[in-house]
Amino acid sequence: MAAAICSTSLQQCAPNWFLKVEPISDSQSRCQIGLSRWASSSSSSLFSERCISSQRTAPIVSTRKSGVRCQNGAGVGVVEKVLEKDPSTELLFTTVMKFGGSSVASAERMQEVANVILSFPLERPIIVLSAMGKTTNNLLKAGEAAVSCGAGKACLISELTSIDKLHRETCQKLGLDESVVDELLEELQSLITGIAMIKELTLRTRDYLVSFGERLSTRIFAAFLNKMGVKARQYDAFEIGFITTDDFANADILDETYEQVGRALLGDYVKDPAIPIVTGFLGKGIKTGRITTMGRGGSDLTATALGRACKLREIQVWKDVDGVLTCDPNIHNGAIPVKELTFDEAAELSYFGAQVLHPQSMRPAREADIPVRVKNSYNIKAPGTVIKKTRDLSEAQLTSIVLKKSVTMLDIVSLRMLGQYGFLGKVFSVFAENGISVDVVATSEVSISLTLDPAKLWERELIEQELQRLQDELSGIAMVNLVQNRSIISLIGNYQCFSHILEKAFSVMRKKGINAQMISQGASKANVSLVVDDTEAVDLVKSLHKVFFNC
Ligand SMILES: Nc1ncnc2c1ncn2[C@@H]1O[C@H](COP(=O)(O)OP(=O)(O)O)[C@@H](O)[C@H]1O
Ligand SMILES: N[C@@H](CC(=O)OP(=O)(O)O)C(=O)O
Repeated sequence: MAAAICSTSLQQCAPNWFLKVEPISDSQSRCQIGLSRWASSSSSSLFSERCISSQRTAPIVSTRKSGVRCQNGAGVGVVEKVLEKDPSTELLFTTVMKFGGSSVASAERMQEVANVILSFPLERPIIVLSAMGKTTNNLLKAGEAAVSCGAGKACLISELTSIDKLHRETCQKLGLDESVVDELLEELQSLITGIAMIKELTLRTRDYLVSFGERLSTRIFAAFLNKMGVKARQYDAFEIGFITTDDFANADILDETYEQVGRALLGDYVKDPAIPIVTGFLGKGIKTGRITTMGRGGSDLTATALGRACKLREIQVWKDVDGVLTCDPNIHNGAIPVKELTFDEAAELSYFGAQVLHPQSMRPAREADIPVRVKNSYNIKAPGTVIKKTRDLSEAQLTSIVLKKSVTMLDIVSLRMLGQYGFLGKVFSVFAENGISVDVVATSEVSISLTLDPAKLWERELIEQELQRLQDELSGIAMVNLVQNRSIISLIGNYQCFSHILEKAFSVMRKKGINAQMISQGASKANVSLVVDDTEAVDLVKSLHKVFFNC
């Protein structure tokens, strides 16, 4: 009987939809409807809403020509559409909400974040969390301390004690049993002792070490939501298909991630609906199978990747500021929120050092064309910043000013031993071999000026030996002049107005007697960068901000 029902409904449905019917007993069948729409003469929208969010399976009560009828708690309905074999993403989740370390720094903050989530009852979110407060920094410091302190003293490392205290106290304050974190905290203790014994901290071990931050925060938060009666399920990203390169500390998400993660989360939700609470920042190396991290601030990238994986309507990143601001508020307290940005502008801004977003985080959102909203978890009412494909540029000039300090600049002049192509190729191959990426470049036929981003691993400064090696390797083909303590000031905005923007900027610089040592426009054209001395930079940014934004 079940097979007969099944084939009838399959004929009625689009070929990529299926209705799975399992006999329970001779007289009863159960129909797995998953994401199906229900028709109900009285309250069809309410009925479909309930069915989608809470009821996956329903007994079939009858099959008629008009369709298969099933019953759930709200009554009897006709199955209009039934679920694709591979669970469809449609309507299961609506948004991803990522909360950074500052948003979940304490028990009080976690309560506040729960309130934020509950204040959007119409959303079906996926939640991404970073480690609580400064936990990532403390884990790194604890690891460094372990290398030199000796195994006997490992358990006394102050950062380890504060991590332990913070997570246990948070559990207590939220009314949770400490068993939520016991196992992980013990594992962390053993790891630190292990590092102290072998006196070595490789990048691979360091990624494993810092992973404890996100693994702890998500477990606490999921347990807290469950305690509040909001069903939530914790996920370690590296267990659900976040596949990355094996570049420990700076891994990149690989494309297979999207399908795997989408399938894992949606499949679970269809079986047993619960808000997913996912660790930000973490992945699994494709070859090594080990835990990787995606660079500091990598939880933003987790959020946008989830947005793409689950084809969501919107990606929200919740910070401790009212959105992306016209400049870093730590540099100039007159910074004001930017209403809208394009993906290009946001990518340039983050790449050139605005800490507010992870440099790679715009990629999945741009590829899937999903808007990203930057919001303030301390000020929910603030509209925040929307980042999307295009925006009205008719009124737009400068969007934001970004300062990157302590940059090293190289002037490389060809000895003319190679042709032009050979020269440029050789210079960049030396950088590639040394794992050093280049930020700003200006070239002529025989010379290159560039600033170096020391493939920044954990904010490590480019060390002297690396610079010396670079100079030695280039010395056969070029004269190299190395200048340190420079700053890059990036002007992000509407490229159609750049003549005007530069005119204004140079006028400010002329009045201050400051010379730009290098000027360069990025390929996306949303950015012009100027290189000046470190000593002049902060003051110049403040003056530029006053001229462009009147504050
Ligand atoms: N242009 C900018 N707009 C907003 N915030 C900025 C900007 N530049 C730097 N920041 C800094 O970025 C911080 C927010 O980013 P972050 O600390 O990464 O948040 P979270 O840890 O919550 O993800 C702000 O507190 C601010 O100090
Ligand atoms: N905890 C990681 C990842 C992260 O994204 O953090 P945050 O969202 O607080 O910037 C870090 O500190 O880098």
